[in-house]
Amino acid sequence: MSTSAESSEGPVVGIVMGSDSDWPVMEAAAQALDEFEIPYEADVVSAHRMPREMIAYGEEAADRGIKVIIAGAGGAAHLPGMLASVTPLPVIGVPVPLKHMDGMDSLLSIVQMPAGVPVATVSVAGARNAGLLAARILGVHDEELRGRMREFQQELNDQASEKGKRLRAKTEGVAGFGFGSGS
Ligand SMILES: Nc1c(C(=O)O)ncn1[C@@H]1O[C@H](COP(=O)(O)O)[C@@H](O)[C@H]1O
Repeated sequence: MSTSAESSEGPVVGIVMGSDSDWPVMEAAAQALDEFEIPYEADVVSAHRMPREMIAYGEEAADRGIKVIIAGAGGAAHLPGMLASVTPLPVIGVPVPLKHMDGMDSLLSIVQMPAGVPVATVSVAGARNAGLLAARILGVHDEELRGRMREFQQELNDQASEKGKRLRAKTEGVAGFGFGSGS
């Protein structure tokens, strides 16, 4: 398993996926965690192709110090739900779009969990949000991390305000609310 190079602490987030072909989507979760300096591990764990290893991963993750699992899969995406069934940890599911489908298949496979086995599901290919949600979950018990999340939210706000300014400049004469015009 690979671990974030930036931290000497053990991984606290497990990023797993059904295949290495999911990585181009899933690496956005890793990038978000890097931005918050959260150590993670990343690997392929397929419910369909490696059922025993998948169960072992899910059963052992909490005892190894993992606090949140991000699981991405495409098509018949059973991995996030099966992991959620064997771990007490929060599982965030990422639907991965495949070449011949738009990802609705994996979205529905992941989101339609039976009562009692929750998977927090992000949008199709929404791996960045999965990483950010993991950061928020970890921030519940980490004031410093919560502070960094607030800064991140302020940056988002600044960027959105800039977008408003740019749009108002382009549409001169059209009425706007003027959010962000004071800064
Ligand atoms: N959905 C699953 C599971 C699973 O849920 O256990 N294992 C692999 N897969 C998905 O199969 C797709 C094609 O995989 P390959 O590219 O290896 O053929 C990937 O998107 C993977 O997540």
